[in-house]
Amino acid sequence: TALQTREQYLSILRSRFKVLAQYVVDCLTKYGICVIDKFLGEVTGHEILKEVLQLSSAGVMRQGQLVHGPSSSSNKYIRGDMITWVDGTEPRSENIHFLISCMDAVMLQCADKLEMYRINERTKAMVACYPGRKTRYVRHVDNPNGDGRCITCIYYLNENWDVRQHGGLLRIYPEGSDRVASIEPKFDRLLFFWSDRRNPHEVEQSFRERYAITVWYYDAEERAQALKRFKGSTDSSMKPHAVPLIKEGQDLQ
Ligand SMILES: O=C(O)CCC(=O)Nc1cc2ccccc2cn1
Ligand SMILES: [Mn+2]
Repeated sequence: TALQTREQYLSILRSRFKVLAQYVVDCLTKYGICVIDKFLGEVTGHEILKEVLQLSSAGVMRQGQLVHGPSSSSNKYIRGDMITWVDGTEPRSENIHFLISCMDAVMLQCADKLEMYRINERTKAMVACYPGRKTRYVRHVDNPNGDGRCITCIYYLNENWDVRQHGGLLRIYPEGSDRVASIEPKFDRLLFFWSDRRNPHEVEQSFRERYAITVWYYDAEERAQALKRFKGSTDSSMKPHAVPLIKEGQDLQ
């Protein structure tokens, strides 16, 4: 029956995530960066893209908040992405929820192998679109001041992306190395990298709409320390939601 097929599909996915997790741990430990291609396959990838395009056409994507300079006049160009935060329980976002549960499934398998971290929570998912027109994201570090986020996880949704025509290359400059990682925002590609100062990165100008879904995983200890430091502060950027990872069987059914 269809249910048995789905069961088989999910059990194959689970055993694959176990193998993937070891690869993610090895790559992160060695390079601080890990790329997985064909993460969920064409069909699921397209279902997720459809839901993202619906979000985009529903007009819920907002200009990513600009980091103002000392005065709004010096509001130098920082980023051109349009974003919206989802937790996957919104209507017509079952496939985005499935993606997040698969990211969590891989992370849960990695969590006990990345001994320097205890990963028990993450942010909601940020759906981002670079609308083309030369929009980009200047060089930055995701978590420069120990806010708790230890791993950045990005899923790209761009079919037939050609960097020469469309730009939008992600460049990561691993700290202490003269090598630069150039990552194309390819369809059904999953990327992990340390969120802290080890991985300054930038998105080069995009000439075509460029979609991605990002989740940041928290290290429990660093997060607890950060919350103590920022206790009671009004700094909303410090209060990005922290939600528990989707445990296996909770969604991968
Ligand atoms: O799309 C990519 O290849 C990466 C883009 C990227 O770095 N996005 C990003 C987006 C962010 C949004 C809010 C706060 C920090 C943020 C840091 N980075
Ligand atoms: Mn970033």
